[in-house]
Amino acid sequence: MIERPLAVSCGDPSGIGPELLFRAYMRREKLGLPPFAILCDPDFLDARASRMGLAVPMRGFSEWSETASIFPDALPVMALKARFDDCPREPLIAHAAGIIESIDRGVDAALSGEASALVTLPIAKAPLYEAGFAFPGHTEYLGALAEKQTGHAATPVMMLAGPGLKAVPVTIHVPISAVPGLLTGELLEETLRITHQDLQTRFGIPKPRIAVSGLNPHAGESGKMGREEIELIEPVLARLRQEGMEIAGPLPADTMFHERARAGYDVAVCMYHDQALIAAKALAFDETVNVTLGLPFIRTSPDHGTAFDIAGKGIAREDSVVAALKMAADMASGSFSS
Ligand SMILES: NC(=O)C1=CN([C@@H]2O[C@H](COP(=O)(O)OP(=O)(O)OC[C@H]3O[C@@H](n4cnc5c(N)ncnc54)[C@H](O)[C@@H]3O)[C@@H](O)[C@H]2O)C=CC1
Ligand SMILES: NCC(=O)COP(=O)(O)O
Repeated sequence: MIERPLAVSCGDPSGIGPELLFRAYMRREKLGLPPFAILCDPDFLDARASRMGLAVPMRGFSEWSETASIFPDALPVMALKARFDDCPREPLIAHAAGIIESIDRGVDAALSGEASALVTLPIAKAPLYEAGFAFPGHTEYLGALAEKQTGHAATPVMMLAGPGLKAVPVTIHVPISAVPGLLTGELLEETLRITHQDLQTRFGIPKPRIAVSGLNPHAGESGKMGREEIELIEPVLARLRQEGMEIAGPLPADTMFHERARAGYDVAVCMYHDQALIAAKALAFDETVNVTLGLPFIRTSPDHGTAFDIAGKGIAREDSVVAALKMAADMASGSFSS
């Protein structure tokens, strides 16, 4: 049980995020959900709920301590300065400032301890870039905010966590052509150390078993299909094994995700975004959660995006949002460490 609520940033208001939170709220008792509150434009939320015929009680608050008494009867809403138009399926560049304000204020609440954790609803990257947002996604932005606000360096590590697989990409939102250049021994080592530490401290796995993929087909086939495995990955793994970490690899990425292979490790660390995320989403699209490791606060998110094609139609599934709320609460309460 968490003592303070989860802060939920609103994501792109033209996407499916808000309606999924409405549905989660309406099923809160049946699902045993922890208390949560959204940072958004209250008029927009009213408009979206009534457009969709959802009778969601909502009540404004200004102090996080008020949410405990509100949540049983109404979805607590902290009003943003920004205003949103209710236009499902039509992302607007004009919404960018409010989307970012919501994330910023959610981070403030999580860092100050007023909220137990931050759960982010999906953002669409392209409209934010057009508005001048300089970060590839939440993950990188949250790392920069953490660094700015605490004065300590933070390397955010993306992990997709589902019922049968935890998977970490070492390089994240970068063009595939840039991956080999960005993949350095330092980045790999830091990612492995953060993953190892956060699986221990946030997920209660005392001795994490880590499987590391190669970069090339067949993990390089002894150097005949690429040399990154020999020259870059193996030396890092050897060093960390000497420190006592349990690490297998570099493994061929195509054979490390089948069921028997997955039974042999707690987390797969992969070299680039699609190696990790295709496996995670193919196995459990509805249940998987995107969690950021390496931050001084807890952040989870559904694994899916804004799904503009179906926003406002009442057909989007709330499972991954529900899983993100539950995982954030479990991490905050230490439930994983039993
Ligand atoms: N955590 C975040 O903020 C994330 C944001 N994105 C962003 O979302 C935008 C759209 O990305 P896409 O690649 O189209 O991925 P998407 O996940 O938004 O949609 C992919 C497909 O899955 C379906 N889908 C997604 N979520 C669903 C749900 N809850 N229930 C039923 N069907 C669902 C969509 O209708 C679509 O057909 C992009 O701008 C991307 O950057 C993508 C992933 C995560
Ligand atoms: N593909 C995952 C994704 O786009 C989510 O990224 P982030 O916004 O959580 O950094």
